[in-house]
Amino acid sequence: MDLHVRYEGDDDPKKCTARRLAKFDLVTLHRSARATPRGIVLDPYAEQALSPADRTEADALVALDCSWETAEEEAFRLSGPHRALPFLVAANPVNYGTPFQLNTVEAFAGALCILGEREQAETVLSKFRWGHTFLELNAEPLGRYAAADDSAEVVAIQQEYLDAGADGADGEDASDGA
Ligand SMILES: C[S@@+](CC[C@H](N)C(=O)[O-])C[C@H]1O[C@@H](n2cnc3c(N)ncnc32)[C@H](O)[C@@H]1O
Repeated sequence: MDLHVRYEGDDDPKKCTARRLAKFDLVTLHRSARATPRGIVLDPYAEQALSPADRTEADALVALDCSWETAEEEAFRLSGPHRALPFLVAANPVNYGTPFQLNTVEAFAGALCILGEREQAETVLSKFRWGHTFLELNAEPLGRYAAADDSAEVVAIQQEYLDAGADGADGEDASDGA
């Protein structure tokens, strides 16, 4: 699957995962929205969650590489169906353990796994020291999302993880108070 990045260039270039992927010819960077080809846009603000049913939507994935500070809804004006990634946890050293807030390579890898392109996910992650940790941390949800039929099923699976997290937090409160 082709991987495209609308590259904003407002993040630390040394830590930018999209630039590193481009160095290995694994993604193509584009400096404007107009120059960015149509594809499934990985957009945390999208109403619909990515699911295996999106395989027929496009043969390209598009991410917006920018700082999280500038990653506002308007910044995602890119052509193609917009999809949010379901509950997955970041494994990179900057945001380790944070759900939903993935960096660009993690977002591509998560999407590729859900769309049945596991080998390509492993290839992009292999360029990062901590890359394999992303697949280890998210092994169970990624397997379940990839086996789902559609977005509604993905959202139902995601809800189980969110509920389990909320129960865990309640549990901690109770023991703190004991
Ligand atoms: C905000 S940028 C941050 C990039 C980071 N500076 C890097 O070096 O990789 C991460 C991009 O990954 C995609 N992404 C991250 N989390 C996502 C989610 N939960 N749903 C959809 N796309 C997501 C979006 O395209 C988002 O703009």
